[in-house]
Amino acid sequence: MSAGQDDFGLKADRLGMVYRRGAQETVALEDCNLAIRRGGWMSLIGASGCGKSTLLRIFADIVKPTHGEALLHGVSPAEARANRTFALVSQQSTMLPWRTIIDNVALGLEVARAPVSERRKAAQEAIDLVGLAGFERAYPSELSGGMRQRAAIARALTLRPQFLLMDEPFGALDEITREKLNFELLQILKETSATLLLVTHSISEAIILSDKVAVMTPRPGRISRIVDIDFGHERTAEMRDDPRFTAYESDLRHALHGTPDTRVLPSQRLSA
Ligand SMILES: Nc1ncnc2c1ncn2[C@@H]1O[C@H](COP(=O)(O)OP(=O)(O)OP(=O)(O)O)[C@@H](O)[C@H]1O
Repeated sequence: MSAGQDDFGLKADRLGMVYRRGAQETVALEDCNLAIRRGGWMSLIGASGCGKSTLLRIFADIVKPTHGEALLHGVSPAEARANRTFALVSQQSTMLPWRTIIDNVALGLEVARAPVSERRKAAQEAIDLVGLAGFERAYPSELSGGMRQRAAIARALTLRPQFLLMDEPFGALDEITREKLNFELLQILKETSATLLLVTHSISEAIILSDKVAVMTPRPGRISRIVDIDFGHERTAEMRDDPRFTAYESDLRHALHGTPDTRVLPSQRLSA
């Protein structure tokens, strides 16, 4: 492996995915290329059904691509799964209703057969990190939707993942809770140095949480555009008031709807 290759956190090389059921074929992905550096944050956006979740599920070793290669730190998703280097959080992340929050958060380590003392310690640390201290003994039904999603993130964090693979993790939440969790997640990413691959339907969420936003075309899903989000990793809610934010939003909206954007971005103007 060359030194340059080693810098990649996640890499998709000419990925393709054809689902087959009987005689029916669905070409979900075609020739998708992506690269995220270690510790980088990338979002995937695109119309419903364009293959975002498929791409994420390939990295999570839930489905195998029919073409090309996906790599996490230079190894296959299957190997990365065996090494527990990534954690997956989705919109439907479930909590077992008969278990307390701390026991739910510790579940990932329990499945991984970690010793009880390690599970408790890691679960408490993760609960503190996501701001759920005081709710350890509560049951999932006693928490709000946003708190349950924080618990799901805490459960993922107990595995100390190098990669967080997130599929619409805040999709079911109201706008205010969602934005609050976006900034909490940024804090967690900074503290853990994890690499992020996020699927979202929200353009503003993609900008807040990414260094790069990959725009996908409708089926077959291809990467049509990658927009660099030039805000660094010190982000606050005020970033929304930055003129660049509005320019990125407009740029991404045009990329999604296929119309060329002829405006000049503020960053381009500055560097001109
Ligand atoms: N297990 C499967 N078997 C057959 N076809 C599938 C399967 N999973 C997904 N597909 C098809 O692959 C295409 C891409 O689906 P995928 O869920 O990846 O899209 P998506 O961009 O995540 O959609 P959404 O934004 O609506 O969640 C769709 O046409 C879908 O019907």
